[in-house]
Amino acid sequence: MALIEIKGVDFAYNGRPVLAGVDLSIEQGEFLALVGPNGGGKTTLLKLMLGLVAPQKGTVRVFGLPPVKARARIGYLPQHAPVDPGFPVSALEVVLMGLMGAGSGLGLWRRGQKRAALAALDKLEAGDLAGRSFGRLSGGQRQRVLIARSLVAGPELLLLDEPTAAVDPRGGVDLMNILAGLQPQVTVVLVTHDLGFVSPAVSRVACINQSLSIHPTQVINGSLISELYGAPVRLVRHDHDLEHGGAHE
Ligand SMILES: Nc1ncnc2c1ncn2[C@@H]1O[C@H](COP(=O)(O)OP(=O)(O)OP(=O)(O)O)[C@@H](O)[C@H]1O
Repeated sequence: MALIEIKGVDFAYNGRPVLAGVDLSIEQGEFLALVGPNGGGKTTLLKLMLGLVAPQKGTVRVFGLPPVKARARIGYLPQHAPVDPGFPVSALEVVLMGLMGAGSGLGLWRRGQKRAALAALDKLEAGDLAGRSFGRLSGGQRQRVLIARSLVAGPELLLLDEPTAAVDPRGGVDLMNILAGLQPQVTVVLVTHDLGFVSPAVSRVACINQSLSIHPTQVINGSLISELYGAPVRLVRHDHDLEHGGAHE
């Protein structure tokens, strides 16, 4: 059974179509990148996987369940993470927020919870940030802390909306490699605009512009990836048979 099974999904906001006829099957242990133009429906697809919105047509199953029932097993990094950098908390406390509801409140964390939060930061190679003030971290460092927060409760599935948005190119590549190291225990689906970061670490790429098409990573590797590096994702055309290597901008 696939970990995520999306079949024949149509979704519209107030009658305005966003996704049409989307089929997508994601296996346990995959690292899948969702790319596509602004407004193409990437965030909406993540929200369908979380059960934050429901399709008008078709079905979404996560771990064989309706998404709402699977939510406790999913870690999610929204596009605009709801942590105010002006709020005086340490990086460790931000990670601990990912355990809210699992025990005590801020300041009363059990030792095991702190250990889990430190381990999550370590996974992101950000253990040295634990005691630092979240508001004084760089965009890339904050992003690592927020990803650690989405990992701390031990999810089997991690959904990340533009995790490389505030990160410089070197940091982006490092982050992608760290995320690739989470498999096979954690299946990762991430939205990105940066095709340059869609490294060989990614197992498949799904392009979304209302409808969805899937490409094996090798199609955008090598010469094509350098051709696309830094170019807007909308330059990827689908009027060729990409499965057979016909992708050109
Ligand atoms: N809550 C909402 N109500 C109405 N329309 C919405 C809502 N959220 C998104 N939309 C619209 O749905 C379309 C798809 O949005 P979505 O955020 O899924 O795209 P995206 O591919 O993630 O875009 P981006 O790359 O800009 O983040 C857009 O046209 C957007 O304006």
